[in-house]
Amino acid sequence: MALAAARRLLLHAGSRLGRREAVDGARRFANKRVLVETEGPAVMKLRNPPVNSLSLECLTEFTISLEKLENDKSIRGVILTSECPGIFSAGLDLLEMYGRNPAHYAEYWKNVQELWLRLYTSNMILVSAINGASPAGGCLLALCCDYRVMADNPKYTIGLNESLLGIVAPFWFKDMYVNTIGHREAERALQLGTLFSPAEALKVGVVDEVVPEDQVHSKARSVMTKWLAIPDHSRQLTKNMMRKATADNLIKQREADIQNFTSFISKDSIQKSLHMYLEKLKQKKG
Ligand SMILES: CCCCC/C=C/C(=O)SCCNC(=O)CCNC(=O)[C@H](O)C(C)(C)COP(=O)(O)OP(=O)(O)OC[C@H]1O[C@@H](n2cnc3c(N)ncnc32)[C@H](O)[C@@H]1OP(=O)(O)O
Repeated sequence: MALAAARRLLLHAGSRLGRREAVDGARRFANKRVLVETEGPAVMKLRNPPVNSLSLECLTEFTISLEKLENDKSIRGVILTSECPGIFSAGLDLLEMYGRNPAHYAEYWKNVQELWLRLYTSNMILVSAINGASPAGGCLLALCCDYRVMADNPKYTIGLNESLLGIVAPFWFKDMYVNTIGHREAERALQLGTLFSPAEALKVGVVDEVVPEDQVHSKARSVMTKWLAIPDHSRQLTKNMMRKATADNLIKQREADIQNFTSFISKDSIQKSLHMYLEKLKQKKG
C-alpha cells in the first residue's frame, strides 16, 4: 500500500517536473535516480550513485519513467545508459536482499519482475549504451534491449555472475541469456558466473558491438536511427513474436516466483553468502 502511494506521488511529481523543464526549452523529465531526455532519440540515464544499484526506489522510478515514455506516442525508441562514471549498473541492490524481512523481499521481487516485464516487452526500440560495469541485474537491463553497444574498456565487465554470490539466477534471467547467447554458452557462463570483458562479450554475443569509449553514445544513436527506419507495426509484431513465450513464462507464475525468491533469499545459508560477498566488496577498498 505504502509503495503504491509513493508511486502515485512520484508519477504526479514527475509529470509536474516534466512540464517545468519543457518550459525551460530542454525536453526532458527526471526523478531523483533516472533522467530522461526526449530531445532527438530519447535517452534514459540511470543516476543512482555510487554504482547504480537497483534499489526499490530506483526500480520504481525506472518503471515510472518507462511508463511515461510508453504513453508518449511520439517516442519510438530509447537509449539506455548511465550517468555514473565507469558503471552501467551494479545490478540488484544487495541491501534489499540482505537482512530484511520476507514481506520486504516479496515487495522488492515484485518490483524487479515488473521492471523486467515492462522493459523486455516494450514496444519501443531499446538500445543500450553500456558505458561501464554491468554485472547480474545490470546485464539483465542490457539483455532486455534490442541492441547492445559496449564501451571498449577492459575494466568493464558484463554477465550474469549470480553463482559467484552464492545465489542462483532466476529462470527468466536464464531464459533471456539462453535466447541471447545460446544454451551451451549460457549454461557455462551461468555456472561459472562469468563476467565477460567487452571483447569476450562480443565474441559470445552478450553484446552486439564494442566501440571506443568516447563513441559509445554516438554509435548508440546511429544504431537507433537505423532501427527507427523500420516500420513500427512490423518491427513491434516481430519483437512480440520473438519475446512473448519468454515473458509469458514468468507472467503465468509470477506469484510462485515471488514465493520462491522470498523463501530462497530468507535462508540462513543464502544470507550468509550475501554477507560474505558484501564483506568482500568492502575489503576490496582496503
Ligand atoms: C534468487 C536470487 C536471485 C537474485 C538475482 C540477483 C541479481 C543481482 O543483480 S545481485 C547483484 C550482483 N552485483 C554484483 O555482484 C556487483 C557487485 N559490485 C561490484 O562488483 C562493484 O561494486 C562494481 C564493479 C559494480 C563497482 O566497483 P567500484 O567502482 O570499485 O565500487 P565499489 O565496489 O567500491 O562499490 C561502491 C559501493 O557500492 C556498494 N555496492 C556495489 N554493488 C552493490 C550492489 N549490487 N548492491 C548494493 N551495494 C553495492 C559497495 O558495497 C560499496 O559500498 P560502500 O562500501 O558502502 O561504499
